[in-house]
Amino acid sequence: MTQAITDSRFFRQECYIGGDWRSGGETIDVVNPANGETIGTVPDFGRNEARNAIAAAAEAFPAWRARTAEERGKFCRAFYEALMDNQQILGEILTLEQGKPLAEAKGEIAYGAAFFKWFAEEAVRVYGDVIPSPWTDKRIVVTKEPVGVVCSITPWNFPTAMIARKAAAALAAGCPIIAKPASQTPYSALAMGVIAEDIGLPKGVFSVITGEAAPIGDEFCENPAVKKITFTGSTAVGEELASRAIKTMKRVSMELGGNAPLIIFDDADLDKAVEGAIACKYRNAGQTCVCANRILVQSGIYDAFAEAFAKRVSGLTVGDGLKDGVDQGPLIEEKAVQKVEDHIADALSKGAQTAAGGHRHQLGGTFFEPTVLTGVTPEMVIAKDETFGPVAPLFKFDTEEEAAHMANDTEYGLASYLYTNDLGRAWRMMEALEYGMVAINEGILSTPVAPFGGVKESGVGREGSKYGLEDYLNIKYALFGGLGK
Ligand SMILES: NC(=O)C1=CN([C@@H]2O[C@H](COP(=O)(O)OP(=O)(O)OC[C@H]3O[C@@H](n4cnc5c(N)ncnc54)[C@H](OP(=O)(O)O)[C@@H]3O)[C@@H](O)[C@H]2O)C=CC1
Ligand SMILES: O=C(O)CCCC(=O)O
Repeated sequence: MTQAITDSRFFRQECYIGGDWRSGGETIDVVNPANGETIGTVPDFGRNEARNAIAAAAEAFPAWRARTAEERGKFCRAFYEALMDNQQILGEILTLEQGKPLAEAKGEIAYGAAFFKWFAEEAVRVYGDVIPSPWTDKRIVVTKEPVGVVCSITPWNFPTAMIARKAAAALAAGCPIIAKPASQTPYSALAMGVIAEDIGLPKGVFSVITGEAAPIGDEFCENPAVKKITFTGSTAVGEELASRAIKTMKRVSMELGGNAPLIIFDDADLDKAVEGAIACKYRNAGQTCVCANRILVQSGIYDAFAEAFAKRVSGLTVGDGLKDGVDQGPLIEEKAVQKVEDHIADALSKGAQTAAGGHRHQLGGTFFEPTVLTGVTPEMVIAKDETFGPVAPLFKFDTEEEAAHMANDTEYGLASYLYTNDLGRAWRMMEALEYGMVAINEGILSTPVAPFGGVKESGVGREGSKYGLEDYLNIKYALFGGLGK
């Protein structure tokens, strides 16, 4: 099957810069996490090539912004259709390099495509304002303009969707964008370069550059032609990029780490809570910044939930994501498995128990058993650190106040979830949770039509929705004076 995927025209081992496919020099190996085999290589480009991509984007900007919003929307719509028309092969490329089950990978292609559809429709709704004037002979008008050249840096866990939700908004707003994907998963990004070429996006409007992160990031942050940096990834790298980008007052959007609580109250529907927790925790093997990192369960339902949840988790099938019937693929790399093992060992040494899994999977490599830990307490490392793996730690609480306190006891503030049938409690908790997103009686909250983003050290900015477009626009205030006769 691998051969058929790598023979596809969407599988490119060159970069798409300024409308040309470029290669040469050193290369980076890309590995299939399901078997450790090298899939292929991509260019190990650096500052020079990043500078070329930025120059091409800057050259393309005036004509791109000058197009009507409807024209730019048509390109976004064409991007959406091309992604959906090729969902199967794009999903296969994604699974091959990232590991997630093919059904999830195809779901990600549809999710990413939906951002292009949404922003195709939003492009024509970038309204300004007329502000009532305090003067009889002057008028105040507010218009919105594209910020300019955008550089994006994205992680390996959602190789298509993370680029899509940045690129769709940028293109709709009138900004050219350069995508630097994670080195572990460049092929999904390069496939988007093939689509950009197929749909006839003007040269330089959408480029993809692969290579060593630090020099490319340096050029993105320091080049004065770049007006915005948009990043999804670890908090450490995000903070570093933001602090450097601000030196030239670039706009930044930072979608960083999370430590999501999923809170289950005594009055919750047990079956729905179990299903929601499975979807929330084990999607992409727990390698998602909005995955439940801590499951807080009220004491009256704790044992019943733990038993039903552990039983369901034990039934999940682990394997190569390209095989049928697989629920959970491998972790991205050995370092990720070690982090999972460290979190489990620390919890067990401090009194937690294993209710399901707990070990490397018999398949070897980076496969890990879907795991449930009970008796977990706030002193354990897993309570503070993002595990980014298939481990569900179950904490116990008694009161609503205690749940809110435990949930907020973290420097992160991205996603949070709660299960209750008490409407008053749902509303009080929604207000009490210091998070950018709260899902009530649902385990998945992502959609292009809603604002995705965090507070505290989970970042700044929003992606998707009408708010996501604002992040790519500057406000201009115009005062029209001299109107008196
Ligand atoms: N919010 C989220 O969705 C994500 C959170 N994480 C969290 O981060 C942890 C580590 O994951 P990891 O993949 O290492 O995340 P990183 O933040 O290191 O990587 C994300 C992206 O940033 C790039 N990058 C890394 N260092 C620099 C730099 N100095 N300058 C510019 N770009 C840089 C990477 O490129 P390259 O691949 O070439 O190194 C990649 O494209 C995870 O365990 C998880 O906790 C990780 C991924 C996504
Ligand atoms: O940053 C991430 O981990 C990706 C979130 C996926 C989503 O949009 O739900």
